[in-house]
Amino acid sequence: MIEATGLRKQYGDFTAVDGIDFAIEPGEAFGFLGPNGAGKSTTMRMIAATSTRSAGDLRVLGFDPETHGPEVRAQLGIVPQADQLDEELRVVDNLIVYGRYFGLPLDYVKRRSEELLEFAQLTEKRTARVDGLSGGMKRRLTIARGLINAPKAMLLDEPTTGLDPQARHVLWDRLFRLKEEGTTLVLTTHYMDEAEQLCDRLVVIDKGTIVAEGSPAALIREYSTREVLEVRFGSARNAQAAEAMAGIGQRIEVLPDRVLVYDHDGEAAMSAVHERGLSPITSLVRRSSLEDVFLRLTGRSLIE
Ligand SMILES: Nc1ncnc2c1ncn2[C@@H]1O[C@H](COP(=O)(O)OP(=O)(O)OP(=O)(O)O)[C@@H](O)[C@H]1O
Repeated sequence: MIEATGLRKQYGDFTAVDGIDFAIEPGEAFGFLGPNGAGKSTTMRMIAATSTRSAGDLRVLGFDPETHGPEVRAQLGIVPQADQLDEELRVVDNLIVYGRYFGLPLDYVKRRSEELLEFAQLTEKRTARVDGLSGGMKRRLTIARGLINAPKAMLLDEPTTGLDPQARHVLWDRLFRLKEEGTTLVLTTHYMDEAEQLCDRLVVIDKGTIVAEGSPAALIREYSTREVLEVRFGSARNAQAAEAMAGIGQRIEVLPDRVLVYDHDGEAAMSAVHERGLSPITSLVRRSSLEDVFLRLTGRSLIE
């Protein structure tokens, strides 16, 4: 559905996207996971035919977005990072006006708008002004708006950034529904839990390059251990305690606020720490996550 080879974007001397390859299949939920500034939005803009590429090849639904922008845009649903809704219009009118931009017939747009309000759980708000909606409602309306043209693929740039946990869960549920209905989802995120919840497959992107690719479970299997022990000794003592823990587990990472011990059995690692006479202030055993994968691959945390 979307295929890139050697895709690159330069802004003057600065390379924002440095020759990346990826292929997104129909019906798949595909993610770009990476920290701020990794080049995710730039990649999305090139797919959405709103930004040109500096080199490489890109095909979206069989078209080159650079030469066939209107054809590409007609078949994509776009959910940009900032909502860009018409704040002064009523909720339902945001959908109708947007549908009319696509040149869709008014009858169709009106019917579709009601369906989409239902889907976005905004029917009760249909005549409310947008500026009175919560952040989560605005996001759901932006998603509904992106669906007005019954797109083959939805591009979602950081769909839940800035939302509270409850609003994020409501949004994930709606996106999951879309995925179940067969819509291809392409999303960027710097939240590992979002990537784990929604993506069938993802690429980990850092400084404009792809550093790993696979399903969340496969990435965790390949780049991390089953469990992680997190211990805190206080910021002044973490590094020293980590040295005293050398040899425990398969790998140790020292972060400013905690030490991570990677092992298939976190409880066993915890016992080993205590056997060395160390007493952490707090300790916790958890399953490995994509955050651990990112740390392993880049030496940095996803959210800094
Ligand atoms: N128009 C532009 N001119 C110059 N540099 C840009 C421009 N747009 C983006 N960049 C730079 O390119 C890099 C990648 O930006 P991009 O927005 O794609 O990152 P991102 O991974 O989406 O992060 P974010 O979550 O912050 O949007 C950043 O260093 C950014 O400052």
